[in-house]
Amino acid sequence: MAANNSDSIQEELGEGGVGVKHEAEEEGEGASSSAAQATATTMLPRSSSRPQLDLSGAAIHGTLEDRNPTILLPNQSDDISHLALDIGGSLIKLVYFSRHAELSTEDKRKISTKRRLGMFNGGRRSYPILGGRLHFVKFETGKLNECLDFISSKQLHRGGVDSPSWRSGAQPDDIVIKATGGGAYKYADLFKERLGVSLEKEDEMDCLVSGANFLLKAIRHEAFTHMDGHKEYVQIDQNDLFPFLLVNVGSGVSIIKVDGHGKFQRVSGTNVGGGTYWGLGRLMTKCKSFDELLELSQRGDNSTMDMLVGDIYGGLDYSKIGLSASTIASSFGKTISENKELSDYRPEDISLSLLRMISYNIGQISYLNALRYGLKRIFFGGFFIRGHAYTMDTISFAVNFWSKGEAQAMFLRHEGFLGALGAFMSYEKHGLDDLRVHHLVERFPMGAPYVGGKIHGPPLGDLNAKISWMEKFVQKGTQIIAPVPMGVPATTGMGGFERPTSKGDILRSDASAALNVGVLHLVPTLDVFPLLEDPKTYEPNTIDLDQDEFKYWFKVLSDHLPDLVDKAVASEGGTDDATRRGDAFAHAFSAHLARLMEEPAAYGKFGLANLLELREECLREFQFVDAYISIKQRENEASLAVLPDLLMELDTMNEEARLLALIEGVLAANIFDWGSRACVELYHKGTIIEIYRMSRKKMQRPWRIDDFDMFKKRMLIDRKDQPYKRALLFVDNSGADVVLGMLPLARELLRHGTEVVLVANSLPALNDVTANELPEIIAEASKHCGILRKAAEAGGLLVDAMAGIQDDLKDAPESAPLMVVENGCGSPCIDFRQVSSELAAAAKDADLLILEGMGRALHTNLNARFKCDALKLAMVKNQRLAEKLFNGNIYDCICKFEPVS
Ligand SMILES: Nc1ncnc2c1ncn2[C@@H]1O[C@H](COP(=O)(O)OP(=O)(O)O)[C@@H](O)[C@H]1O
Ligand SMILES: CC(C)(COP(=O)(O)O)[C@@H](O)C(=O)NCCC(=O)O
Ligand SMILES: [Mn+2]
Repeated sequence: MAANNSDSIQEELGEGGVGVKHEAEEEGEGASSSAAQATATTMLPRSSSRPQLDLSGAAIHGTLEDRNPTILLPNQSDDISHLALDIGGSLIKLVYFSRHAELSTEDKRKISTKRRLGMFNGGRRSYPILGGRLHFVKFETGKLNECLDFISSKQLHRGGVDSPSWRSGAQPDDIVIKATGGGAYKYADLFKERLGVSLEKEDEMDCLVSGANFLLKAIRHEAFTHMDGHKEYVQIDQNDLFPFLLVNVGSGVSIIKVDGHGKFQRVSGTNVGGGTYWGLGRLMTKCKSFDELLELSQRGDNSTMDMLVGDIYGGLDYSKIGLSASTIASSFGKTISENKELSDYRPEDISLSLLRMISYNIGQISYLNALRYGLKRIFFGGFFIRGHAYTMDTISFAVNFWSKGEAQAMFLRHEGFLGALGAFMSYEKHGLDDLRVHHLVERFPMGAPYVGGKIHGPPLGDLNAKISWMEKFVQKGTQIIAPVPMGVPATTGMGGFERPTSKGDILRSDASAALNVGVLHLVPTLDVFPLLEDPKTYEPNTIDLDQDEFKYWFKVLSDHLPDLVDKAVASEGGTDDATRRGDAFAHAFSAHLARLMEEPAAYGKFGLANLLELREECLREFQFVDAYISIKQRENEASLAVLPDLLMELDTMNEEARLLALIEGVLAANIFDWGSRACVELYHKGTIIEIYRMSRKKMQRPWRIDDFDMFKKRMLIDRKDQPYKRALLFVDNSGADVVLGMLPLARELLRHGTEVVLVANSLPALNDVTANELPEIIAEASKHCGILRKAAEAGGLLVDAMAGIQDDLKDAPESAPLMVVENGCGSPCIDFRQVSSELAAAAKDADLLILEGMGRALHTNLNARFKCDALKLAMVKNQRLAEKLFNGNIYDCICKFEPVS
């Protein structure tokens, strides 16, 4: 039986606890803000309006074995910015790229580490040249002026407001923008007149296909099925994608057989499409907007309009040919036999009947075409779908029913943007060709999608506008938290719905629906972690966030929010501006949570790791650089003060006892986690040193998972003469966790001659230590420890020893090096499908991984398998998680060793 730490920890620090307040709580937050501001990169003037690449000085970034190395163009100006349009009969879709230089500075630590990892590129600044963001925005074609205003205010036609051509006052006369859809012809003159730009027409079918192919290749959770109200994301195997049928349901419908990249044939189409529903619906119901019409349908009953089989057969099924009484025999057929006028029918019923008629018809025609060419998969796009459950259910039902389950209807999250994305891809140098799933990170900011998602509205240019928008939004009401109730699924399997499924009272506003599509961040420096045993089957999240699980985490995160806002505001000096941003952050994050609560799959397949990262991203969006900065600093200082004593104590022990003490130390110090409610409550009851001591004292083996003996055997007995060559230590929290836990463990490995790479976050997340902060901590620790000092010197971490970077490689190092690399994340968890190229390089020679902490070793990666030995160390600081994963208790410890052989 594993020992239970929880009672004893609570007892120790309970009522009769030490009674000394935790430092951070005593003094309140300091006013220091570490807002490291970006230094502007030098930009070159653009010689022509056509996107051009300056190839001079191009260098391959990465090792020679890389199949797709990043090509660095140090002299390329940063405005290979593109705007592409799809001007349809109903909607204008915009896809635009804003270049975003990552604020990565090449400090000495990085230069030195990269040199050691064999990835130094000649002393030149490493340019994340294609880094940027892809935005998706739409407008009604009837409100073309608003679209032109949007483009103009953001200067998208000139490469964005930050573009050099804009600042140098270059005229847009010869600017050419790629456009598809009929409006590219119809409105060409207007674009010239209003913006001075020419539209270069791209074939619509070409664009639809290349847009769909790109999405299916590059976005992990793009396609999904939707049956009986149930949405499920589909993992598309790249090697088994073609052929498929693409059905784009816009104003009209195009049906395209796609055989490969650029290989397709428009095999059919129908003029009964989205325009038909909206047009007829408008005439028959007097609705003012598409959404109003769709919303009406959610309260409709089509049996008042449609002639059902049962109406004809006196309430009976026509079972001989497989038709239930509720099958629609004739859409709107009932209206012929009744002596009624249009005004006698409920608009709700009319809308539903229409929607059902058109969706079903599209599903059926699509199926027939799939049958014609022997295709099993049908992807549906176009804004008629509008992520609307009933529409998708009806189409899926038709496909499934007529194909007897053989063919499958799938929908795309970027449904209506296929054409615009394709037009974007048609730029000669768009930089997206070689992008792969791991280069793209989709983020869901509040401001941007609201601008983009709203069919019209002013652009939110800056943070202030975004905050004002949030404030207004909050005053205006709670549209986006309005739930969309799902009807009970009830299909008969005999050709009809008993009742329309997935209906609800309220249609989610278009603004929030647009939250289904985030901003795509292109980060070419991200890589798949090379030591993942099987990247294809790897799933970072340990627990599936189903509705129930989500409810729990919704509460945890909501409860934590006020405290987080306090800390964030204090970290920015507690000014009025910070308070305003804090409120906006809280509203924005709550709105995300509410959105996910109503539909956990709204943002793609979303796990706890994504949720925790979303919170950090949301803080960054409102410019909170590091909410826990002062807590981290204080805890680092307190821990560094006691480090020498700890090291001395460890050095008195024999090797075996010391290894146990070190692992215990890591587990005990993992208690310093400002993301855990239970732990934060503990901090009120003692200083960090007191809590650390108590936590250590309570370490009782066997732990809930206890592979220590196996690890010890590997370290001290089996292969003592064959120490690990290189260990990657994924560190977690600042303060005691890293200083008194992981550093001493690193020191032990160094003693064995193992190279140690400390892997830390690129960006702050809660109280996690970042890669930028580590060298200073190590330098401080090195003052008291020769082993650390020599290793840090050998690893190029000590600034004093950095004077001759060139020389330090030549000299035979006295010690195995201690290095620091950033992991590419800004989250308490880690997704090994997307890590920094620096980490990927460091991993090449590693034979031991140590993952520490609840975020990296439990919420994510508990079940991950690697190509080298892995040790997962964490204290479980949440009761529910302990029960769910280990049938255990809060404060249980996990020491999971997974040797490869
Ligand atoms: N806000 C909206 N305004 C108008 N139509 C909308 C809206 N949202 C969804 N739609 C539906 O989307 C259809 C247009 O889809 P889209 O893919 O943009 O095609 P197109 O390129 O023909 O404009 C409309 O006919 C209508 O059925
Ligand atoms: C965010 C965290 C994963 C960080 O834990 P760590 O990785 O630092 O051990 C953890 O604090 C957490 O899951 N917190 C929420 C659960 C709770 O408050 O109980
Ligand atoms: Mn942490």
